[in-house]
Amino acid sequence: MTDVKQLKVALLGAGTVGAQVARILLEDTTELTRRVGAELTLTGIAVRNLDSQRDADLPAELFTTDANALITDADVVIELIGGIVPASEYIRTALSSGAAVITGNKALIAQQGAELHALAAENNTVLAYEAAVAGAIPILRPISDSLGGDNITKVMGIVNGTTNFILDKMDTTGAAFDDVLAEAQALGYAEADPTADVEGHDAAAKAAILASLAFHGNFTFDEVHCEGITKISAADIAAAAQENQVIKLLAIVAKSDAGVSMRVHPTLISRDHPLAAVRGAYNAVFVEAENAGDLMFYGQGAGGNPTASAVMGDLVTTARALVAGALTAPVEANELPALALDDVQTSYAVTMRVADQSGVLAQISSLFAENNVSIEAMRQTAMDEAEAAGVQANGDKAEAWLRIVTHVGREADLAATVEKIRELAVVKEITSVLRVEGN
Ligand SMILES: NC(=O)C1=CN([C@@H]2O[C@H](COP(=O)(O)OP(=O)(O)OC[C@H]3O[C@@H](n4cnc5c(N)ncnc54)[C@H](O)[C@@H]3O)[C@@H](O)[C@H]2O)C=CC1
Ligand SMILES: N[C@@H](CC=O)C(=O)O
Ligand code: NA
Repeated sequence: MTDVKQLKVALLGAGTVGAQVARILLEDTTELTRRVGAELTLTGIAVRNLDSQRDADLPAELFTTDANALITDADVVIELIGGIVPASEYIRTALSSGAAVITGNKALIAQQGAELHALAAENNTVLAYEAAVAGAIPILRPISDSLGGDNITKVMGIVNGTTNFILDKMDTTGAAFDDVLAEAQALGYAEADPTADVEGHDAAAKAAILASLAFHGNFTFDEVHCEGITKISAADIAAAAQENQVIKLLAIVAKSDAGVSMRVHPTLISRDHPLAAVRGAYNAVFVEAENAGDLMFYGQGAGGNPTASAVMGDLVTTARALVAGALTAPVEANELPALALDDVQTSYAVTMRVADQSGVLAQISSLFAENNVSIEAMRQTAMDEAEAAGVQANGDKAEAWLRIVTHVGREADLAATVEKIRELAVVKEITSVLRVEGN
């Protein structure tokens, strides 16, 4: 190739993902040059500590602690340090100077995405973040581009590898929560602060990004209803198994005439549902579109190499656009409101310890009816039988274990029903309330 243009690439961060991006850039330079039509030159890697151990063997001379010097000289800045500060400042500096930005930082995009997109448009440059949602899975570009002419109505999926890894191991090996979390951290799946994973914040950030792109609006992390997996017990998992179900942390965003609902919570699904087969740190995302129908995307949702693949895809696409001088025009967002959780339609599985006496079921079922919630299934199990199945129980023969699954109803009605049941003297304890999908 003659007269090959050179594009200067600055990398911020050399952790789990950054180190693999640097490795691929250095190993595959010749092939990338051919694919892009320009030479991608890694000009430097900004880190906090020059002496830290890296996951890849990278030339020492590339490392610097002066991120700003790298940014101001770059055509493309890849931000992989994570967090809000200083990542936000670095990205703003880069976009303001006209550099394209690629990031995997869902926390930042879910908080400041609209402003950062506006800044990119003002400076006639690009902001890309395929790595931010579902790791290696190509999901953001398919939603924005391939389905850009369709009308997406719902996106639902497993978008956090760490929690799927934990729930899967708890289900299949009976391992304890803390041990499996430590394993997920060692494998590079978890966020720097794994609270973001287990409390559902990471999935909620991804839900806001998916909703913004699928429904052409501007939605933020704090508009997503978020429940994590920290309250899921071994007993919940055993109870689910008894019903041929598994518990998965799902992100569900849906559009109706009224607006957009966005939620993340542990969810019961049948073992026959395709999402039940998503194991380990794998992710899967279902998309429902008016004309395309149902689509499913599946792949590795976390880890250094899979996430680096998504970053490299953005880099190649961005570099090609820079070479062609053909950046995508900014899109005007619509004004769809974010809906309150109360208006969501879902179904519940409620499990409780109740007095084993006559009239109990009648009292409980009448509360469901009064609150406009229809019962789909009800199962009462003697305490010793429940205990034998690994389900939470206390062995008290005067009590029974009761599980009620409802038909789909309004979240506010379901929640009100549960509160009323809690007040009944015959109900000793509500041991879990889980939403159910795909019944
Ligand atoms: N690990 C994964 O599976 C995935 C991570 N991501 C996202 O990619 C980003 C990076 O994630 P990881 O590589 O896993 O994190 P990491 O914690 O392994 O790496 C971040 C690196 O950035 C460095 N750093 C932090 N502040 C810095 C600063 N001010 N200047 C220079 N370096 C700084 C840290 O020392 C660390 O080495 C995050 O936004 C994360 O949410 C996205 C998808 C998957
Ligand atoms: N911590 C995240 C990493 C990828 O986004 C996860 O576990 O999915
Ligand atoms: Na992705």
